[in-house]
Amino acid sequence: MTRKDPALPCPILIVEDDPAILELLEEELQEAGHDTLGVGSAEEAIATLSHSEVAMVISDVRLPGMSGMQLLEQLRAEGSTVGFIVITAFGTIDQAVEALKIGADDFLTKPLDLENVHEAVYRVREHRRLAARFQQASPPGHFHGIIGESEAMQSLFHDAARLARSDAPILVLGESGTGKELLARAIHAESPRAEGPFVAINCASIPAELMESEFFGHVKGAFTGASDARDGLFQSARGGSLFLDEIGEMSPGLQAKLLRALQEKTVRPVGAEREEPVDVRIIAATHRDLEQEIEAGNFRSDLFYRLETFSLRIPPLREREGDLERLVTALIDKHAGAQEKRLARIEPAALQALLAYPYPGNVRELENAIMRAVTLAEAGEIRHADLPERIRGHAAERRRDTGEALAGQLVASAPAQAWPSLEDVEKRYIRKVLEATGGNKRRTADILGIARRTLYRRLEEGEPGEP
Ligand SMILES: Nc1ncnc2c1ncn2[C@@H]1O[C@H](COP(=O)(O)OP(=O)(O)OP(=O)(O)O)[C@@H](O)[C@H]1O
Repeated sequence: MTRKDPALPCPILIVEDDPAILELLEEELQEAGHDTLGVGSAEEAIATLSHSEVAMVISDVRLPGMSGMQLLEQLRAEGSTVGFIVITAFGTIDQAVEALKIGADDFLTKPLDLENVHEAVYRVREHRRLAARFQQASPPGHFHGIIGESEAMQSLFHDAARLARSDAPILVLGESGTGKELLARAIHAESPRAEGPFVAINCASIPAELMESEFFGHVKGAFTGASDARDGLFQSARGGSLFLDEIGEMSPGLQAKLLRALQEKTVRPVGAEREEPVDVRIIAATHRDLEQEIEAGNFRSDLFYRLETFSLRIPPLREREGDLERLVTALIDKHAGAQEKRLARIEPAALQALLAYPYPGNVRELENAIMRAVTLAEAGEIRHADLPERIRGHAAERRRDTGEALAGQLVASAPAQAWPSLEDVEKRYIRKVLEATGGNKRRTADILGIARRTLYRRLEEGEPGEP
């Protein structure tokens, strides 16, 4: 079979002491359009690598002198991330596992199956391409650590920066996990109050009876147990910003007092005779629809209109065209860094599943999935199996839905006695996916979840309806 992979930009270095195998590999890869460099020992490989750039290394394990494993170990110890395929003797699976553990990208067993050689070169090339993308994931298009290059996020950053300069209260709206607290912190950091404190409180977490004193403080003896005067959140945030998360959960009584604090810029601690001035900027947030809460009698309309004048809505992740890929790479970097793990690769199937999922829990759900995958990752690679079941399951379900829809169409358009056989449906489905991928057999096989060899076999078996 002739291979149509585009040639690699640099040669593939082959380390093999058996001249016949070396020649066979060189010939086969050159025929596929790649440049090759052949050497007979690990020592020669090291010399070659010191002056030439190579696309990847394919090395036998058993070599005269230094072994292929030692070569791999030395390269990884020096921090090299060059793609590495080891060739082990047939039946030495332990050796292959060992090689993957110390940083090999793939392995081949002898006697060599040339089809497998091409598959491995392709896989390693894909790994490298994704790894390179990781490394480029530096943070353009972010606002105080909030990642977002989409038009929607860029325009949000622009508005947030403008509003930050004023001292007006701000209302941040958005579904849970979209980054409302992150945006509140960014506004504070961008504002003239940046040097002052940023105090964050979740209104849903304070029991109703304690809310007033938590917010405004109390004087000594204000109630049983108030043995000393105590500052509230407003006093603690003096000169800075007070972030009120889940403002929709605030009791109506306290809403009235908050409105007064916003209008008069004064608060009255519990038990105090007089109001005292406070210098605080309020940033409130909610995932609720406050207008609905007003209708239901749970939220004061006067407070809503006061806050709503300067509101910012964070779009859900599924509406941020193009941000997901950047978030995936940046969050992998963040958690790999925090866990001191060196990750150079992500399995293509894992990346596909991460990019296909709709994230009802927004960035928080994505971040939790990535944190888990980074924790589970071994040998420098995030694997499909490291992702949560619902993310893996979603991609599989999408494939099944497309298949079922097609099978449904085939059945609906035929009288019962002419219903297609299962084999027929399968053949037509394969053709359909092949058409949809523009004839790309590799992508077709990936989508169908079968090996390329199986795909070739099925295609050779003929057209649907043919015997
Ligand atoms: N655009 C982003 N870039 C990087 N990290 C983000 C982004 N958006 C959210 N995150 C991360 O996602 C997590 C959730 O963010 P945050 O707590 O700000 O969301 P929220 O909208 O306030 O959630 P909730 O409504 O549940 O309180 C945090 O770990 C945050 O760092």
